[in-house]
Amino acid sequence: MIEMWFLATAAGFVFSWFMYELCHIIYNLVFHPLAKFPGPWWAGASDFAEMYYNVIRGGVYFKEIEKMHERYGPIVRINRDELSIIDPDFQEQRFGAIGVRRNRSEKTQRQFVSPTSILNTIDHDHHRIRRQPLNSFFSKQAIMRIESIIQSKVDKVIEKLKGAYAQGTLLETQDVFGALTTDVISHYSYGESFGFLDHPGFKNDYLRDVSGFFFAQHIARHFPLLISAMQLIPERVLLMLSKGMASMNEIMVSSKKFAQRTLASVQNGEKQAGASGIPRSLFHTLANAHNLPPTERSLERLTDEGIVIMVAGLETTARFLTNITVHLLSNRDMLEKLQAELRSVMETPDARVPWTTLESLPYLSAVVSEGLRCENFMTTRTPRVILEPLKFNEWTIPAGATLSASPTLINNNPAIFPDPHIFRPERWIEARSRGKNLQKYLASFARGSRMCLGVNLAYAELYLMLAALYRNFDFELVDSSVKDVIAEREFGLGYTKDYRFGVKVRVTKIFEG
Ligand code: HEM
Repeated sequence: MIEMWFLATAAGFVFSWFMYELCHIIYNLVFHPLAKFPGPWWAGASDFAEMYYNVIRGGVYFKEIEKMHERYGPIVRINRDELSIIDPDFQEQRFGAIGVRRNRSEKTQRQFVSPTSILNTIDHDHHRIRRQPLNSFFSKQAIMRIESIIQSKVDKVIEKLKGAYAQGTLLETQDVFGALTTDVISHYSYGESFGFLDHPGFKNDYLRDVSGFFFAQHIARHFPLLISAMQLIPERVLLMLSKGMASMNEIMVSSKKFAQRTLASVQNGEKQAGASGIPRSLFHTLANAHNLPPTERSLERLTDEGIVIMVAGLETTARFLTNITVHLLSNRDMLEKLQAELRSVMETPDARVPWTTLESLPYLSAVVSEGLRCENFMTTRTPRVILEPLKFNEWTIPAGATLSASPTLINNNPAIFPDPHIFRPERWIEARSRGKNLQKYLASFARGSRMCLGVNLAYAELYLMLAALYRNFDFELVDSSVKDVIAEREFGLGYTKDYRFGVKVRVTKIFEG
């Protein structure tokens, strides 16, 4: 009798769930405000297709989106409430000009571990309040003032590469550049370098392991309880489960430690800025932003911001250094052109040239722009929720819709960048001589009020590292090619089919003069 009752109740539950989902699907296909937009029916019916391609098939929905654009044009409905729009001339409107409000999508928010960070602040006005003190900490002036810190880390890389040459060591570029970016971001943001460059070889646990965390995040988008569950698991068990999760936990723990230490230093009336007047760290900047309400200077806020800055600052810049490296080493004529230009301003290999001078070098700056453009791994969709209706061609997009576009699809638009998959720095020089500004189409850092916070830091690292690298050494690619930086899978950033990213190189020559 009890069994019958149990079976009937279970069947009732299943039936109700089925009817509920069916009603949802019908609503999404017929009555939803985005129902009339182009795209395959299965993409707009529910979020199942995205979950299937990303979680079950392993991060391949971005490829389906690309196919949808090939079939349906520049605007496509890619899930229940999101339109992908890859028209390069529409990006300014999508991100919103100054004064235009854009929220972050709630779905994207739930894949991250730091809900109170700027990256995860949904409301536009709240985001502005939180971001304002950080803008000056990462402004171009601020980064120019810490150029000597970045240069000192670059010098360490150069010293270590000399050692690698002497020993014939095979190097993974992501290890080399990841150690650099970790030490730079920890030194500046945490006030203390994590010292990855001081280890023998190139220690780079964070970058390797955090990739593991990105995989989990993608799953968390569809199953958000995973993140909450992770925070309850003891660190030792986590370590056994996944190195990626444990490393992420390590970043979370150290951010909290630095945040606690800073808040205590404020209470004790300790000095909050260094000799140059720059706050001692990101945590000091936030803890002393007295124009913000106390809730915005809480331990949770400081910790969350510390986590996001660390994770956001590590891998992206390292990847672009790798990307530029593999393209230059595959195009020796371009490499030689760059080396000749560097010799013209750096008399000796150990000469120090300011970032602003390096930026004014035509070929180096073209190499940097082309390296940022000719990529296949910035697959993240940078979604923004519009708060007012928006016109795109013949379409009126309703308020509340999420508009997204993967930077890769914009960066590789053949109408703006002919033969987009070919690395050709000259295109930037030619466009400039024709008075055409291609920079406005470069999508790698996004735009608007939620544009990359670390853009100046990233540029400083790129210029200083590339100049020192190619003024000092020649390299060869070992068992590697451009295909090792081409995404076949997407987990926030792109990965190859076997879940990797990066190339192997060996130093073949040290330039003496
Ligand atoms: C070449 C290197 C980099 C690239 C291409 C890059 C790209 C991006 C992009 C596309 C976004 C927008 C994400 C979205 O809207 O979903 C973003 C946001 C962000 N980036 Fe970067 N990034 C780079 C380096 C850095 C560095 C070095 C930092 C360190 C401070 C950093 C910190 C951030 C933060 C905190 C955000 C969130 C901003 C906000 O929501 O207001 N990034 N980045």
